[in-house]
Amino acid sequence: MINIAVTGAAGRMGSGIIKKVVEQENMELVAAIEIPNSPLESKDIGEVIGIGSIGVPVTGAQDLKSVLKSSGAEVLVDFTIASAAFNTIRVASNLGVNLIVGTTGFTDEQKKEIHNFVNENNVKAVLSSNMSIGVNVFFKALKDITPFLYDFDIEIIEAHHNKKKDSPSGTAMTAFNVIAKELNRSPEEVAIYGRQGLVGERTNKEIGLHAIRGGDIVGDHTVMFVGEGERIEISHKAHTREVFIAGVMRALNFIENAVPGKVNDMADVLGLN
Ligand SMILES: NC(=O)C1=CN([C@@H]2O[C@H](COP(=O)(O)OP(=O)(O)OC[C@H]3O[C@@H](n4cnc5c(N)ncnc54)[C@H](OP(=O)(O)O)[C@@H]3O)[C@@H](O)[C@H]2O)C=CC1
Ligand SMILES: O=C(O)C1=N[C@H](C(=O)O)C[C@H](O)C1
Repeated sequence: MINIAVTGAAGRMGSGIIKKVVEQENMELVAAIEIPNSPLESKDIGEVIGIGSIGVPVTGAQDLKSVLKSSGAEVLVDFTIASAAFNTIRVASNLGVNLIVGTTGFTDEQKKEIHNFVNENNVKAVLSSNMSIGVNVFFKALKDITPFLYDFDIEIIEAHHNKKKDSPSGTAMTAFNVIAKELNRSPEEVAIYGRQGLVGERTNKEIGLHAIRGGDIVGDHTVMFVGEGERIEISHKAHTREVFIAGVMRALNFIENAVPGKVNDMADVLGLN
């Protein structure tokens, strides 16, 4: 049995993950954590997310440390917001709780620190900007084709729902980093976040990132490789959050046998590396 705590329990991803966890024979939800001093505190999380009482009350994140300890949580699943998740990850890893993190928007500095927390505390971890199988194959396809297209102009376009807070998406940033690495280009030097005004001609080395927000788009990502007289477009479109939730379930089943102290990504979980 895997004892699971979920932060962001009432959110779009957190609630979907809880609905799936409670259906699994080898998993038990032991804690449902929301923002500090949440108005949902003490309510049954099952009632909050519309599946009826499941006997797990919502806890406010001000009690994160004590609830992780008292609930016997072995794995924490975090889909919240980077500013909050960073502290959550620090607290959980210090307590020896394993981690599955899908939250996006971490700075490079925060990502380095997260690797240190995992390493120093020897916990097991999966961190990925996108848990879907399709997107992780999309990353692999980008890695494979980019070296052949080194002199094409490369632009990354993502589209998401109007409630998304971070931009560009974590998936767009991962795609960008995969491409920049394959081309030996320094990410800080080549990233162009949108264009406005008299920006001049496009340089050959730059990589554009563009974010669209609207309605209920679950998550679309396209990379355009544009040459003279032709172009290649590689796209992934998520139709439902179930694809991310299915990836989280794969990660939960993977984590028990993961190498302690290492931050795995979904390519490790899916055997794509
Ligand atoms: N890796 C992947 O495959 C995917 C990643 N994501 C990422 O996951 C994150 C969440 O997305 P989504 O579920 O749509 O967002 P939501 O806003 O629906 O959910 C986030 C939840 O976290 C709560 N929260 C905020 N701070 C804390 C805290 N300190 N402790 C506990 N809970 C907290 C929020 O409360 P409140 O609303 O009151 O602030 C909210 O209920 C984003 O970063 C998104 O980019 C999303 C989909 C897939
Ligand atoms: O906020 C979302 O919704 C999503 N966030 C992730 C990201 O930032 O890449 C993954 C997915 O695209 C949905």
